[in-house]
Amino acid sequence: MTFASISLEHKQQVLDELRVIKQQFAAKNWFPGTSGNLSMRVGDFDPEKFYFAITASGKDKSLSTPEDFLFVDRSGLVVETTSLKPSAETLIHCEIYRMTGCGAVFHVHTVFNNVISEWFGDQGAVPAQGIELIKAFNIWEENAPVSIPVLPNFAHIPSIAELVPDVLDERIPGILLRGHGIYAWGKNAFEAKKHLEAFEFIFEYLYHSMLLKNSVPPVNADGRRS
Ligand SMILES: CSCCC(=O)C(=O)COP(=O)(O)O
Ligand SMILES: [Zn+2]
Repeated sequence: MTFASISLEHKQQVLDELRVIKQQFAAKNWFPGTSGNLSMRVGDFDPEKFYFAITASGKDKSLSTPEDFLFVDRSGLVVETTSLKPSAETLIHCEIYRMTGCGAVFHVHTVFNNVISEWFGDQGAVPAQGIELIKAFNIWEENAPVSIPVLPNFAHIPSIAELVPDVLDERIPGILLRGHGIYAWGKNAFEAKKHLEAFEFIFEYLYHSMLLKNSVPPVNADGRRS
């Protein structure tokens, strides 16, 4: 499969889907200060040869313009004639596609994912258990414990990308970058969005529950708080 052999109609459908998701995430304020990037694969997956659409680097992602996305190959090289630059973090997307064969990868910076990644950064993973949204990862076992990997946030993106295979857990469709943000993926855009929303719910839950634990005295045997 070459990039040219993928139908224009399919490419346009992917761009339309990405555009809607970008607007939905922008409405949640998930792209502060031009942060974040979104991508979706076009055509079939072959670890040696695949293509995806990705957000252009440094744009205000709350706006919708004709210059928001471009297409790259498995190495992050641009495969169309354009003056746009792909996301500075394209190589992380490439590695996630290569390792998982997924169909979409979404990355956002939020206060909750940043605080939680920092809090658990030294441990290398965020533990979570007893939160219903864990089922969004298709984990249905009762009270299942999960562990969301946290990678260091090197300025040199290839150094982050090369660590991705070491921390991938096939049950957990996401990786945090410490003090930076989350990457979540899925077999298609619907699933990647579902996973991203579940991660963000979990981070917000953990943030509030840790604060509450430290600020409210525990309940005594007589049911009162001392
Ligand atoms: C302004 S945030 C720093 C870059 C970043 O982390 C990000 O997600 C956005 O980079 P891009 O090149 O995709 O615009
Ligand atoms: Zn980022």
